[in-house]
Amino acid sequence: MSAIKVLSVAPEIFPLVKTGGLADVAGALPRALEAEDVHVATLVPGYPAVMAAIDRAEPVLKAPKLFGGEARVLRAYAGELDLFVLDAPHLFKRQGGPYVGPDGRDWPDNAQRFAALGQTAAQIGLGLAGNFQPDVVHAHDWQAGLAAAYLNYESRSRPGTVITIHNLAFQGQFPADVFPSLGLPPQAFHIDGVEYYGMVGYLKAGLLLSDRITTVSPTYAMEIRAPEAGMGLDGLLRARSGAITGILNGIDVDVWNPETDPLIAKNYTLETLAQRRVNKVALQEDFGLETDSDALLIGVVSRLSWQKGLDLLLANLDVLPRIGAQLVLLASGDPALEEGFRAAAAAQPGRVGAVIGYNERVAHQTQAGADALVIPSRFEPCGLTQLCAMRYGAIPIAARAGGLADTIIDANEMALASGVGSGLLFSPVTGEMLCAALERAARLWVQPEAWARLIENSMTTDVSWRRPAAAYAKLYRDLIAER
Ligand SMILES: Nc1ncnc2c1ncn2[C@@H]1O[C@H](COP(=O)(O)OP(=O)(O)O[C@H]2O[C@H](CO)[C@@H](O)[C@H](O)[C@H]2O)[C@@H](O)[C@H]1O
Repeated sequence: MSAIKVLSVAPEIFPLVKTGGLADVAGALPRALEAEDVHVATLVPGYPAVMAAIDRAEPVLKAPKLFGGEARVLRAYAGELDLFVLDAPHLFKRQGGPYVGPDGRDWPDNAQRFAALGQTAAQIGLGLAGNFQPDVVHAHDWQAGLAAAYLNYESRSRPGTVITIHNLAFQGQFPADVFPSLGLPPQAFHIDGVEYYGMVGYLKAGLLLSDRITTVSPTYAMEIRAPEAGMGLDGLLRARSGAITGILNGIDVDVWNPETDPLIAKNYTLETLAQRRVNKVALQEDFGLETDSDALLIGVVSRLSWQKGLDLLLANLDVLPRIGAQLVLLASGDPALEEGFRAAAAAQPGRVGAVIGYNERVAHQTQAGADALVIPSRFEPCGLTQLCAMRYGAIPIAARAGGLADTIIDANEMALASGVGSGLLFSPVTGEMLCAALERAARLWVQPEAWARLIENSMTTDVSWRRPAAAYAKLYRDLIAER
């Protein structure tokens, strides 16, 4: 088998820029693919954080007029990351988030910013940037969706194209008057092209025009073909069923390793599990909770959005005293939920603690110190926090949705009897069922042998990128062989 080259196209990448799980995937998958003889270079926008982190940067392509300004593409490195950086100051050199400004609203020129990303990806795909000729261009989410469109309307021979859906809820739809500026041929504004209900749909274009579609779990790959989870794109996805594969995410097991993690109070392994207690106490102290070792300490590490279902938890916090549990929540997002959890911490001091914000250290400490991690998502393409939790011995209590259902074995009576449970799943996703799951967890918590078994099963589950990387490598090879 010969080595293959892939251009990954990502709007964020860990550890340089991250708003969510896509960044983790874009950051970790390339290294895992090296073991499969697949070399990945990743095209990312030249946000200030990216420009500050790169070294050995060499210009490989110039674009004097890229959506209203001068741009260039740099081949650069940041630690282990092999990058193409789209250095377009008029589009990306600004304070604020990758997609939203400091006022929390979408950047008004997102259509141009991410068309520039897609167009640049296509040029690199055609071999126009130095000596890197990818066999496959692999786009992530709507922000990279137009890459496949630019390549599709190209007369030169092109590489294979793959798009991965991390979250179908974000689709990148823009008014039709954006279309003339995109530089696509007129026939592209068509239902068989980038047009979507009279608008330009970046994700729609990617889903329709890529050779292959992947999403981040087999269950989500099924769910999105039905109206309930299809977000309006289920018809298109049904039509493209044969092109869809679900490949579970992994996590970077070097970054997430309780044995060596420098961000936690005390390192431990399954063999030295008693040491984990030190992390529980540290976490309780961090969040101003009573340092009660008998309490079931439940953690949350999440964005606060409707998807994540944490409003259901907020509405049912009276379950905690009933089951002798405490809660630590590290989260940010929806202002009303932020305020709600702040108020809950004030109302139940010593039992509920909330850190509103984004904090790597506290995320690691929560995984290391909490006894359980609750994830009541209404939908979840894969989910990464349950994988981290399992690696750290925090038992996931999660909605039976998407990748949560694929990665957690529910500790029901039969599973307990055969010793295979690794967490708790509940459905439907309602406050009542969430409470029932928390009560079930509390009943297991007071059975030390059963709980220890759950921890052992969780911590020995393979949550690494090894198997997912092999699946991506096979997908790339199959695609190349077919073309
Ligand atoms: N307040 C906070 N402080 C510190 N860290 C925080 C944090 N809030 C979240 N995180 C971290 O951000 C990441 C979130 O990843 P998820 O997979 O859970 O969700 P997300 O919905 O962003 O990703 C989407 O893409 C990913 C990747 O494919 C899918 O797994 C997922 O289902 C899909 O919704 C995790 O690494 C988590 O630890």
